[in-house]
Amino acid sequence: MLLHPARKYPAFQPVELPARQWPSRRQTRAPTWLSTDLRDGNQALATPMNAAQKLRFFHMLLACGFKQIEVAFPAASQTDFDFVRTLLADGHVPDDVTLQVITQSRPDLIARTFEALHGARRAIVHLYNATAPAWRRQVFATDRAGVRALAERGTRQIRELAAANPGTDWQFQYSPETFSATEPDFALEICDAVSEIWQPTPQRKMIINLPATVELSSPNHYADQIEWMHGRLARRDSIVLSVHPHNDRGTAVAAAELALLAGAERVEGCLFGNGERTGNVDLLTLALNLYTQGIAPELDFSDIDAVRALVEDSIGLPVHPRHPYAGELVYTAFSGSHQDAIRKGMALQHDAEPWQVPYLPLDPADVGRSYQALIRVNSQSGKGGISWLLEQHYGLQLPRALQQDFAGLVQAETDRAGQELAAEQLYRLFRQHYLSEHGPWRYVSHRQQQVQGQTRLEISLQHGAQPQQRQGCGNGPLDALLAAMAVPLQLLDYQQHALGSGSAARAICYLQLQDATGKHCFGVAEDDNLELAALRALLAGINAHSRQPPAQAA
Ligand SMILES: CC(=O)SCCNC(=O)CCNC(=O)[C@H](O)C(C)(C)COP(=O)(O)OP(=O)(O)OC[C@H]1O[C@@H](n2cnc3c(N)ncnc32)[C@H](O)[C@@H]1OP(=O)(O)O
Ligand SMILES: CC(C)C(=O)C(=O)O
Repeated sequence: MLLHPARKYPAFQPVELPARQWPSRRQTRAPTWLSTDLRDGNQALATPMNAAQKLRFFHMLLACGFKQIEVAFPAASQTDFDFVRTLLADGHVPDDVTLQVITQSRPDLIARTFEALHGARRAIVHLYNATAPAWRRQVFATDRAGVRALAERGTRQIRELAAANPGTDWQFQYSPETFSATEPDFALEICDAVSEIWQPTPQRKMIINLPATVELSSPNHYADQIEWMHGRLARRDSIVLSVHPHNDRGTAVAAAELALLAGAERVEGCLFGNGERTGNVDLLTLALNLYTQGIAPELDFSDIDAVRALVEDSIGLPVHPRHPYAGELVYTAFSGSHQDAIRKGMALQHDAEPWQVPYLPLDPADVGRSYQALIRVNSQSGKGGISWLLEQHYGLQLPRALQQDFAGLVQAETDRAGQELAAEQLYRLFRQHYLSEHGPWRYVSHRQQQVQGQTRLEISLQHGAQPQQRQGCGNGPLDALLAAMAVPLQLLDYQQHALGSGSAARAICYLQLQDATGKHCFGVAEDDNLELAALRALLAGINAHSRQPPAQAA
């Protein structure tokens, strides 16, 4: 790379707009959306979609609620031409949906475009030509007047063909391609020139679409360009002002959002930002950005994973796992403090409004994502996340001290393994350490009776391979068992809850014990019978204590 890149890459020259209004405006409603997945998105693919893929994609776009869809460059290929014919001839286009097609300003291409649209109830014909100096000079080898004449010729031809085909309700769209690299006065001149020919009215508006064909500046400068045009375009009340941002600098979404504040009413883009080079603006992100501001986006992504799967399959490209709203990992926390906050937030949220779960700008359920993947555990995780997984997947509600103890074990295990632990691995680890009666003592049977206000317990046990009988008295069965086992352990905490419900419900008990040196150990047991669960949990705790290394002599 160059040490001093200024000569090779001169800075973008912003338009002068000292009285700009957009910074203090707020978006209050959804723009008109135009999906160009089947045109700009498709033209960027190594293997463009075939007819069946395009049709499946088209129906997915309808299901999402798109009302304007750019379906093809019909003059470019037989596949695209035939696709438009299929949509029209086989009745795939609902009454409230308008097809858009694109063409260069070349007579043969325009004529073929109208052939493709024959019989359409309504259609948008999109004419484009590049207008920026580098394109004028290099692509067209002409000057401003030459490029303006090219646009005017195309517009006139489209006007004539539209007049000759009155059965269709035609809307005309003009894009000064490379708008954002074009001198503002020339962009204005050429847009006014085409609208002068088309003669739109407030009742029959035309669309002026101002693309950032290549994203060249920060979004505020694009917004200035849009507001500059918005305030100066002739016949403004007869024009739908549209934007078409690309993502070369990675700020297409911001550019579109600011452009809407600056006067644009319509946005062209693709789902998940597919499109030339770094892509078109991502319509899904834009829509859900509105949604999370309480604005109905008029697009429906209730099953975002189905949309993602279809797009990935159609374009042969994966959606990034961290893609806003849709990526596999975007509703997942690995780190302890995030997990803790999410778990607490979820516990308080229930059906309450507004949505306030920390770290989650969107309720995953609104886009069809489950709460199961909210938390995943690795060496960055803490007790909150670990307990959440055990609760969500296995119904365990660990007491706080046990959460802390188990988190230490998990930490050691994730550090050792160097990878994530799935819920079932956590559960296995939990059972191994707290639930199993690994250790010398195993419960066999017991009897108990009340004698003078005390519980008297007779218990049959296995100690290794040896049957053993013990007896003890105490304030309750646990106290009696501790006496029977003659161990120097004190019961610090006892908690229980049901697992499952109805006749299949089982009880689970969690015990925390402390020995004479102050060391803690835990025992957990599950049983159909609550009292048995408690006794077996105590034996599990005694076994756990016997597995601990002896305390160091002082
Ligand atoms: C920014 C955008 O996304 S715009 C959309 C771009 N999409 C596509 O290009 C996909 C479909 N395109 C195609 O299939 C082909 O390019 C076709 C069928 C349209 C044209 O193909 P061809 O004529 O064989 O070749 P090619 O694309 O190289 O044409 C370039 C010619 O078109 C001219 N041209 C480019 N854009 C325009 C335009 N908007 N209006 C008029 N002429 C144009 C060029 O100046 C060049 O002319 P020249 O041959 O006299 O130098
Ligand atoms: C033709 C226009 C709208 C385009 O696709 C672009 O500039 O990227």
